[in-house]
Amino acid sequence: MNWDETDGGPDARLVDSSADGEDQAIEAALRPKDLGEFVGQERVREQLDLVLKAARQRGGTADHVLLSGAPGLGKTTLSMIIAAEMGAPIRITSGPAIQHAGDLAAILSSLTEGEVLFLDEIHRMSRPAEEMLYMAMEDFRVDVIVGKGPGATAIPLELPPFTLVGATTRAGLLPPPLRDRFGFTGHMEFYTAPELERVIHRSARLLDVEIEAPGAAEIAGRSRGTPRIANRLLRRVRDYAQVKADGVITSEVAGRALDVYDVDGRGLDRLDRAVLTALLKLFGGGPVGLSTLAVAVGEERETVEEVAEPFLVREGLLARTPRGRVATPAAWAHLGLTPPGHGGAGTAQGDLFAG
Ligand SMILES: Nc1ncnc2c1ncn2[C@@H]1O[C@H](COP(=O)(O)OP(=O)(O)OP(=O)(O)O)[C@@H](O)[C@H]1O
Repeated sequence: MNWDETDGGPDARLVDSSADGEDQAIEAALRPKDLGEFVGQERVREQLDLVLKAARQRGGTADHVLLSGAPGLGKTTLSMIIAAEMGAPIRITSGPAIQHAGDLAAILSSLTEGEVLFLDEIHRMSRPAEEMLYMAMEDFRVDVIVGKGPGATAIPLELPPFTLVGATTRAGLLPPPLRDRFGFTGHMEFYTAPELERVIHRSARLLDVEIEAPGAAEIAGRSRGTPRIANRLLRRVRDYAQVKADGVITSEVAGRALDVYDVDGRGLDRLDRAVLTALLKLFGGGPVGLSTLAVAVGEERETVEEVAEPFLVREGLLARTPRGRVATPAAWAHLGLTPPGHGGAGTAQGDLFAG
C-alpha cells in the first residue's frame, strides 16, 4: 500500500506533531496565557518562574532563554507567556527565515527595550547570522558591515536590552558558543496522560464541548505525549460526537471516533502499524534493512525513517540496530501476534495492513 493512494498520505496525518493550517488558526484561542494555566513541565515552569520574578524585582530584562523539545510541546506558547509575564511585547520569527546577517540586523535594530524575540528553529539560522547573534546576546550590540571586500567597514549599532527566547528540537544541535550565551535552558518533556487529560479538559471548555473524564482519558492515551496532537484529536472527536452521537464526548464516542480516523489505542496510525506489521509478518521481527522495510510498505525510505520510526522507537516498539530494524516483544504484543518460537507461527488476526 502506498500512502499517496490513501486518504491524504503522511502529510495529512492526524498524529503529526507539527502544526497544519487548521492548527495555526485555532491554536491562538487554545494557548494558555500565563504560567498558572500552562499544564505540566513542572521543572521548567518552576525554574522559569524564578528567572522571571527575579528579573521583574530588579526592574530589568529577563536573561535569554533556550527551550528545547519536540514540536507541539508548547515552546511558542511558553515564549508568549514569558513576554506576558514580563509585560513586554513579543516578536516571532524563525531560523530558516533568517538567511542573511542583514535580515537579523533589521529585526534586532527595530526591537524596543525589554522586547522578547522568539526565534523558532534557532539551529537552522545561517552561520553569519548566528555569529551576529553572539554579539547581540552578549553586548546588545551588532556590527553592521557596509560595503564589500577591502573597503568594507563595520558600523557598530547599539541595541536596547532584549530577551531572546530560542527554540530548538534538540539543544545538542546548537554550536556551544551559542548555547552558552543563554542564561537559562529549559528542556520540554513529553506530557504524561494525566497532564494531557488536563489539556483536553481545558480545551474542551474553551471550545464549548461537553466531555466526560473517561472520554478525555481515551483521547489523551492516543495523543503521543503531545498537546498539539491532543487538541487536534479532540477537534476530530468533537466532529464525530456532533454527527454520530449527541455531542457529548464519552469514552465510547472518543474510542469509536479515533478508530474511524485510524488512530489506535496507543496513538499509532496506519503508517506506523503498516511498518510494524511488515516487520513482524514479513521479516519475523527483523533485523531487516531500512530500504527493504520501506519497499515492503510501499513507502520512501525517508518517510519510514523520519515519519514513522521516531515514535515507534520512543514507544519501545522498534529498535534501530547496526544489523537493521528489530521489533521488540512489545510490538508483537501490540499487534496481537506471537513471535516465532513462542508456540505460534507469527501470524496475525487480520491482513497485513489491517488495524
Ligand atoms: N502546557 C500546555 N498546556 C496547555 N496547552 C498547551 C501546552 N503546551 C502546548 N499547548 C497547546 O498545544 C499547541 C501547540 O503548542 P506550541 O505551538 O506552543 O508548540 P511548539 O512547541 O511551539 O511547537 P512547534 O515547535 O511546532 O512550533 C497550542 O495550541 C497550545 O495551546
